[in-house]
Amino acid sequence: MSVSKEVALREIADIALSDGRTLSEADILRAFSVESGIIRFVLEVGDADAARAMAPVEAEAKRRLLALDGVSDVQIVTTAPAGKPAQAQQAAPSLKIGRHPTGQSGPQQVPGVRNIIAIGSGKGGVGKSTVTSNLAVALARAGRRVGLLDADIYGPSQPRMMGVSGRPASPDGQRIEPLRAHGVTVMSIGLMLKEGEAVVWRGPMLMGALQQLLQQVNWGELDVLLIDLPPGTGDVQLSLCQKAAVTGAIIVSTPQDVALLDARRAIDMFNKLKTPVLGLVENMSSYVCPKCGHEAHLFGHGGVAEDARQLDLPFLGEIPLQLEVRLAGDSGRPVALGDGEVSTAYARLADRLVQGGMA
Ligand SMILES: Nc1ncnc2c1ncn2[C@@H]1O[C@H](COP(=O)(O)OP(=O)(O)OP(=O)(O)O)[C@@H](O)[C@H]1O
Repeated sequence: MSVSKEVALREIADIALSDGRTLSEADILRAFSVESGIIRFVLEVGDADAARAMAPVEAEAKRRLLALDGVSDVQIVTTAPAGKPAQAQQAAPSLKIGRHPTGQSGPQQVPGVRNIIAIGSGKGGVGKSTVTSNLAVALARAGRRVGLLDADIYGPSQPRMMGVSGRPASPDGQRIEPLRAHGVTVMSIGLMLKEGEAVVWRGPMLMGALQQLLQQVNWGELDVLLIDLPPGTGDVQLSLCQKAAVTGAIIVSTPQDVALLDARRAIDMFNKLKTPVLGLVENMSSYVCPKCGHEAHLFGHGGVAEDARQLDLPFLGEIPLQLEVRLAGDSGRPVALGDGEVSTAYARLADRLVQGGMA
């Protein structure tokens, strides 16, 4: 049986470094993964000398981990900041965004931002980005000062959904000016990449990019910053919850069994990261035929509410499946800007967050 990530992490947490701190205290462990008995991770240190001094730590970590049942190999890469090609695992892309993270002791506030809400999903394509853009617009319509950060590194869709384009300005080469659309302050990793460019960064680079998007963007005074996460339970989620003072997470799912199963994994991950799950949203809940008015439940109905009940989490609401939702998203004008049934559903969702003091 393969060893779990938690057990493996616990095993090496107290290894002593040359400066007297333990491995867990030093916060240099990145991109830890366990797959088919192979453990891989990155140790990120300040410079080449520090990297050399890690040799005994690497050896001790290997020794302890290989002694665990089910571990067949341990692969450790020690990196120092970019600019030292012999040690760097990946060269920093030629972007203002995308660098190794700077040292930080624990979760940090984003100056001027009162609440940070991460929007996640277990499965891709369940409408997480659509829900995020519409919720942002609904909150702005309710008079809140709202920011939207598209951290969906593998498929940033907020520029299209919010109708923004063009590279954000950085007059001083340090701070980045976000864009504005529909009353929302918007920033997307997609706006910093060249068209068609794929992101191939792993743990430390992702963490660095996320840190920059949170700390180097001039967000201004915000009641709430919504963060559109990639689907699943990967490095971005982990980095975000470790590095930013996240108020809580909202999980989007369709009522389908497979999506719910994955949603439960996402909830479990946030629980492990000690990020409160603020509630669940059921998207693509019901479909009303615009011609005959017949209501159908293409992906089932009520599954998310039932899951929320079983997990003792708030059920925040359901959003119907409607063609106009997709058309509005594709046109850069979220449906919540209008007055229909879906817009009302988003206004209710926004109201719950405002009443709950979360936005
Ligand atoms: N309630 C809805 N009614 C109709 N279409 C919807 C609805 N919600 C989302 N969609 C459409 O479904 C598609 C997937 O939505 P979206 O990109 O928001 O999903 P996602 O979960 O963010 O996906 P991923 O992160 O995997 O890229 C989009 O074309 C979107 O317009």
